Amino acid sequence: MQQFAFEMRDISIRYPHFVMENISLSLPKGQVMGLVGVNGAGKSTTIRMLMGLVKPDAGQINVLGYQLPAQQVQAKYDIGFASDDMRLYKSQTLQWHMDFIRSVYPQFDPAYAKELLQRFELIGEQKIKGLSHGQRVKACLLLVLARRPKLLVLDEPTTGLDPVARDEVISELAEILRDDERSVLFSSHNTHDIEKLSDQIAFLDRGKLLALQDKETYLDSWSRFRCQLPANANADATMSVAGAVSIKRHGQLAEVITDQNSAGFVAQLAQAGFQVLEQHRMSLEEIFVANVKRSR
Ligand SMILES: Nc1ncnc2c1ncn2[C@@H]1O[C@H](COP(=O)(O)OP(=O)(O)OP(=O)(O)O)[C@@H](O)[C@H]1O
Repeated sequence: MQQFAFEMRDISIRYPHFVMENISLSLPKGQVMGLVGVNGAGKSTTIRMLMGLVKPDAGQINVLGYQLPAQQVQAKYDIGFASDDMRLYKSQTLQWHMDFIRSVYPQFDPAYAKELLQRFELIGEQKIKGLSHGQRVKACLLLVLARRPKLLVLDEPTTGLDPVARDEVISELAEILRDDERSVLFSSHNTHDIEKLSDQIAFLDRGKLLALQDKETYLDSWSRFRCQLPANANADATMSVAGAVSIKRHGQLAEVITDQNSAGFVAQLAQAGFQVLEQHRMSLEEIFVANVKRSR
């Protein structure tokens, strides 16, 4: 049986000012992958290749057991894709859209659509042009989710939402994803959303995959230490500790970040004369910044 919802192997794509080379990325079935990266990192390009909208120059893509681009049409029946540029017919109601999608996708689940209508506090009879931006995002998600796709791909689903609407959408998504065994690929600049929803983290920067790991292992591997330096530490000396991503010195104190958090790293600190005063777990946002700074 197919073990992955999708598998991209040794993918390369070249644009005049952007290159992605030998990227391999796969999502085990039933898991949620958060795709993180700054503007222009390659998130949408990755998603477009996966949706068969862009053809890579090299490599293989398999989605739900279908080879792309050859079996793209079959694959699309089982993929639900939502992005912030998804268009709905403004003069039609949400119910009209639900009926339309139902006529195209036999697996559309009207009972589930009704449930989502209530959860998202939407009104089927309302015309799209009368919806707020947040309601429109929820309407798009409803239309995609009610098809019960085997793979859900969300490209920046919360872009442009105010913090309250974003929290509502993410909380509902978290509930829905917990209820259901679904494979989801979800891109966002918002690390809080990714941290809340994802099982796996894929970190892209300038077309390179900096990390691909399950979220807990990834978060556990990073740590920030506040340390006291020895009284005789030379103010100008460059400091280095094996496994440190960055060391910032403030007088006799230093802030050390590592991506190799372990007893071994603490021993390395002690050996270098750093006395650990505090150790902090880092948020995905802090890791994101530290990781991007290191790769520059
Ligand atoms: N059709 C294209 N022709 C030329 N360059 C392109 C094309 N599509 C994307 N690019 C380039 O590829 C790079 C990655 O773009 P992509 O849209 O994948 O980034 P992203 O991570 O989704 O960024 P953002 O967060 O801003 O949406 C950018 O430098 C972009 O200019």
